[in-house]
Amino acid sequence: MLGELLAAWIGRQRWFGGKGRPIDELSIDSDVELTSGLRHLIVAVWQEGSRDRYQILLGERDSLPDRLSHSLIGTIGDVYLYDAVHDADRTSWLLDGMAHDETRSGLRMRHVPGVTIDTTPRSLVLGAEQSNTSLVFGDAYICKLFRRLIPGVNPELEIVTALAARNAPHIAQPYGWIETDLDGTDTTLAIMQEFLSTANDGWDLALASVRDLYASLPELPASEAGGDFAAESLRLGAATARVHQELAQAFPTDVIEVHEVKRMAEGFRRRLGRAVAEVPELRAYVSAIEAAYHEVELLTNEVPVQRVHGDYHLGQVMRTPTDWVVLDFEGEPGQPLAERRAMSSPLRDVAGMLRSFDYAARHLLADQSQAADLEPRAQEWADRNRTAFLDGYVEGGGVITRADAALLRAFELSKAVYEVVYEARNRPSWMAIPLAAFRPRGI
Ligand SMILES: Nc1ncnc2c1ncn2[C@@H]1O[C@H](COP(=O)(O)OP(=O)(O)O)[C@@H](O)[C@H]1O
Ligand SMILES: O=P(O)(O)O[C@H]1O[C@H](CO)[C@@H](O[C@H]2O[C@H](CO)[C@@H](O)[C@H](O)[C@H]2O)[C@H](O)[C@H]1O
Repeated sequence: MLGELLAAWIGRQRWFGGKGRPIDELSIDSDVELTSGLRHLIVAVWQEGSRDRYQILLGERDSLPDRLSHSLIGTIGDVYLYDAVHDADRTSWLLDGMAHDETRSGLRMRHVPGVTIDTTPRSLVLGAEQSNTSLVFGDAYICKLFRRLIPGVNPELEIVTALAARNAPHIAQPYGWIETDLDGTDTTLAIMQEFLSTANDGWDLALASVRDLYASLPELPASEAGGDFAAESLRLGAATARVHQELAQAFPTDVIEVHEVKRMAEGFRRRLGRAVAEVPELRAYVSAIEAAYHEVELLTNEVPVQRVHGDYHLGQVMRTPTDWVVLDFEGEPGQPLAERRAMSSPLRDVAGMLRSFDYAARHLLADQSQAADLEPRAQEWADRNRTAFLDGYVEGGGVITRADAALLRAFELSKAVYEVVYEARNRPSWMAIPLAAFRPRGI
């Protein structure tokens, strides 16, 4: 009965990864009572022969207040069953659980040693609910509940706890987590971190600057427009370099020997092959992209590798009143955990952020009738901020040599290839943004 209710409900949830395919079966793999009226479920959803697992906080009440009516899953007898992430009366138990290191039938709630968790703030679900659900507790904590579960320790938890233990700057302090065994592996179910209540998202700040530039009349150069962003890009570059240094000290590092560098080009090519098979629009650019990847094969220097962010863009950084903070060290969503934790060149993150400046510059052109006139200004904004970011990165101690140009270019193109697939799947009207990266001028 409960399985049927959940099967009818789960397909409509924003975070459900199997949209568009029928659900053949839903089974309940685990059902743990956390406290009275709050259960933690892990369900397995079968679709066309493949299985995905999701976690659900299931609330139970004899009557459902209006404020929770949107979260109703169904009723069994006289009991209302609902998505309890929306119920602050129930989610407060998560704070208690982490504060007191509670364990319930293999579900382990833990706090970071040395921190004290205030159990009084009440939660709200963050508006931008995407593939995960984030609960913001007062202005103190943000607790991200992973919806689709992948066995293993989440790289975000692994990295922020390691960096926090070193007192590294530019991260949001971790406070606690929830974990369980899945397929015999320690698996992160949720992470709770410091909520940066007075910070702004890098993407929003960058867009405000681009808008300002487009609105400036008479046409001012990007350097003179009111909302120039270059000083921020410079600071962000320096912060990025610092984070890379901290990662290199907290985790093992290695080098890819010259004779192994060819393998990197093979990796770029494999991703391109898969992407072209999925998005035919990429076909026209394959030879240009291949030519850039060939340059990597000609490299005569070894490539230092280490843990990196892996999916670095302006939406992953926040500007507090004093500094930039880097979020979400999870690698690219959808990639296998081993790949997301693998060592890579820090240039991969640098390339990710350079792509993001192109995104910010081009994004506002999409619904502009004078897009063609504004393109040069978009190019100017992107160039200015890309340069500032690279300058900041080097000033901050990051290493980019002349010999790195080919690798940086290949990482940028490879990121754009990933983005084309991401946009084709999620926001088809945005696909023109990454496709522009393959044209000679890049924008
Ligand atoms: N520590 C934090 N403080 C304030 N806001 C945050 C924090 N972490 C995330 N956010 C907000 O939530 C958004 C999504 O967070 P993120 O961790 O990137 O989730 P997702 O993996 O779903 O993209 C961010 O863009 C930011 O606006
Ligand atoms: O933040 P996530 O880890 O979920 O990353 C995914 O979604 C991002 C979009 O939100 C996507 O980023 C792309 O779009 C951004 C603008 O929305 C842009 O700043 C990035 O440069 C661009 O890559 C990211 O690729 C994807 O993994």
